[in-house]
Amino acid sequence: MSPAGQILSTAQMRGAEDALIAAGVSVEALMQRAGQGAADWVWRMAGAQRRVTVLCGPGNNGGDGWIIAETLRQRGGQVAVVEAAAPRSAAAQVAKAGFRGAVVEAASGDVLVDCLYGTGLTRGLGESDLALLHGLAARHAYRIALDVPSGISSDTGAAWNDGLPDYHLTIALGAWKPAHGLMPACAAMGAMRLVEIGCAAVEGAGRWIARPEFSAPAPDAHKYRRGMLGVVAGAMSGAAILAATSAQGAGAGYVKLFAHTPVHTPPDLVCAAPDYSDPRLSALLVGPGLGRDAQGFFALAQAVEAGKPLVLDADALHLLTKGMRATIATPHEGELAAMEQIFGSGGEDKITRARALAQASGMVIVAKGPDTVVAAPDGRWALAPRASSWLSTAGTGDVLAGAIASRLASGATPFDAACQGVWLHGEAARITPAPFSAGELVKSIPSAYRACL
Ligand SMILES: NC(=O)C1=CN([C@@H]2O[C@H](COP(=O)(O)OP(=O)(O)OC[C@H]3O[C@@H](n4cnc5c(N)ncnc54)[C@H](O)[C@@H]3O)[C@@H](O)[C@H]2O)[C@@H](O)CC1
Ligand SMILES: [K+]
Repeated sequence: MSPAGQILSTAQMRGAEDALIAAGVSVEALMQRAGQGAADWVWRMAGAQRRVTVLCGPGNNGGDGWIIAETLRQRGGQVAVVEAAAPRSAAAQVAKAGFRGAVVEAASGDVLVDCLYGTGLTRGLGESDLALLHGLAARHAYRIALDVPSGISSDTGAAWNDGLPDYHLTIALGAWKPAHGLMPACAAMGAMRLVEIGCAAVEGAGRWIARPEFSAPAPDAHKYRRGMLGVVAGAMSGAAILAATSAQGAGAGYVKLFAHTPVHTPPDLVCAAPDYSDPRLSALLVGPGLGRDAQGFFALAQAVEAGKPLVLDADALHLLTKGMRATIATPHEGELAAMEQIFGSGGEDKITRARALAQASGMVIVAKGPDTVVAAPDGRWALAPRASSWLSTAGTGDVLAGAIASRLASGATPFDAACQGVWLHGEAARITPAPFSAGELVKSIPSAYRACL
């Protein structure tokens, strides 16, 4: 895996930095790389015309701040530092000693660079830190967070304090951190940029879900070879039809709706009574519109019994029992909690929860929401890039489940199928004019797919 897309916990980041130091790079040199790289981004925003205030805290995040300030000053920028606390580490002290500009008590200006705390924050900001941060945030129209906004947990994305400022830009240093993709932290980060400092790929790191690469069907392709997906319809067939339509656009060659009572479907969607004996059937999706009654449970049990690669969503996740085997599950928050009850897993943050549930259930877990996490039973995990908030409308989960099931039917491995489906869904939302309904969103799935060819 390329180190560029990796997402590192605080402990992994320290390990990556230690490896660089062991290879002969000094802490001061690393801080110079981080600070100067970040200064480039600040300079793009501020140039020589806009007044920049850098808020420096006691740790190495503050150390980076001193370097940013000096770099801007040397380029002719208007910059002042507010020193919240004296630097504690030797590297940060060296960085401060190198600053030749003005240190002020309080400042107003155009751009605030928040270097109060980074990944080293272990508890909430104290009263004076909080007052300083709030005051400066209010007096600067444009706010930049260095590495992570001060006051949030880098590993979990939780806010240690209420009412923290929001930012227009966040500059990640060395690697992305879980908070860059987790709520509530990521919602207040604005645009996000990464400054590389030379970290190598770290084993066990997460990654961002990136655009998949698909190819056109082989010249001798036929519908079955491209993957045949069965979507099980239940009490509310509209949801299953939506999922099936999504699946048709996401690559499967043949999508069939399985319903116990005939359902009116679009002309290109075949509806048949459930029959899972066809060996050409490469995957099944059950859950959207299934209902949570005995009939729903029967349909779920039948689908599980078929022994095919199986995607579970919505009602199926409430009806699930511990012994049932499936390949991928796509729970939203409420369904995630229900599954945790069933499998006895849990955790502090969404990544930990998804990974624990994946391990306990043996399924790839797509913990969906504004911060979607995909986790595999073997420990791999990935975060979705921030998706459109217009997705918060009924039926979009059916579109997601259909896209994931389609990729699974097409032959992708479960983890890849989940990531590919998440990407297609996010891209479809990006290109669909907002506000949109799930019916409008699903029409963009083929265009999203085209972007991967
Ligand atoms: N270690 C390295 O080699 C590099 C570190 N970098 C920077 O270093 C940062 C991490 O540095 P640190 O580990 O020093 O962490 P911070 O800069 O976040 O500062 C942590 C310091 O604040 C104290 N502290 C923690 N929570 C506090 C609270 N609520 N109130 C008051 N004090 C509190 C800690 O005891 C520690 O002294 C990264 O975010 C990044 O900006 C970069 O310069 C790249 C290189
Ligand atoms: K910060």
